[in-house]
Amino acid sequence: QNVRVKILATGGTIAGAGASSTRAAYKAGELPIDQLLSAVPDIHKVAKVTGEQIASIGSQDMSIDIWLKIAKRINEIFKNNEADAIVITHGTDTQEETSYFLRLTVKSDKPVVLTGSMRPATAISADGPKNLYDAVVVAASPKSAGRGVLVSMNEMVFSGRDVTKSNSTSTSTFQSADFGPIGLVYDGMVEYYRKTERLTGTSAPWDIDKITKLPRVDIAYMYADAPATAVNAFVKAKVDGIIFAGVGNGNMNKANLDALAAAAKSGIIVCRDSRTYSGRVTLHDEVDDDKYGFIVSDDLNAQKSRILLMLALTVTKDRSKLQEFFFTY
Ligand SMILES: NC(=O)CC[C@H](N)C(=O)O
Repeated sequence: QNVRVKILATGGTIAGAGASSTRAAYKAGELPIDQLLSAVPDIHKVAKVTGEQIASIGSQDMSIDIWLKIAKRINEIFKNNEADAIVITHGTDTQEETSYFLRLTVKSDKPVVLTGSMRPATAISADGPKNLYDAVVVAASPKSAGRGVLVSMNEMVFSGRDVTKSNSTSTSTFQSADFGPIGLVYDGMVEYYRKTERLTGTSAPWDIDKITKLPRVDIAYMYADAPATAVNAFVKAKVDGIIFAGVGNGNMNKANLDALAAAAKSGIIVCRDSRTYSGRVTLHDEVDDDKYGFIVSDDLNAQKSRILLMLALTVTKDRSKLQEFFFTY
């Protein structure tokens, strides 16, 4: 095989080791990439696979600094023609954030595929080796090019844009509630069934290679009788943007509406999102967005909206332009 697949390892359960094969308790991120690869010798029949350790963390510790490092490294690998495709091993907790961040910042149509596992390497029926093998199959396939950054888990391929971790422990945790998987992996082959329309980093106006720091965007959450304490604390911390995970179609009570309206008036970008698991947040539904100066997230969940807003704020502070980004990416 002459397709060159570079694996960038960041840690997660796929690199997790537990005390025994039957106990779920373990520590994430311990095993180096070479050890993960040695569990799947057949992987070298699929492609010319090499590994590179970027981090060794549980993905709850993923940071903007590491995101910048991964995105810049990927752009460099493709620019220098060091590989034809990339697989990233990653903890599952924030994998959906990293997949969207990279979708928006990688400047190549070549395949970039994230994977991970729910069971540590030491467990019975560990899902890591199979997921790693499948991810290399996906990355090595010419069919995977031009689809944006992908997530390959549990024999399904998702767009890095709309995939989300839907279950705290199940091996079928990765889902896209509105759109489902875009492809399926089986028997060492991948087949695709749909494309994601939204734009990727290849046409984005921000240049991640020149960015060293991102604007600060935080997330507040709505629930019955929620006080505005969180929103007010973010305003006090001088954030650049607030994603508000409202109820239903991005709704909030009066306490939070007043606080968010004041935040927007002071120049903070306020984006209405939803704590629901699926669907869109639409302009001018129950909330008069023009009156309060809010924008809406469309179908992105709060953690993904935060990423788009951080990147978009590096190029503009204009509300209508920012809103347009949410309908484009
Ligand atoms: N299944 C997992 O990967 C979870 C382990 C850890 N919390 C992480 O996200 O890296």
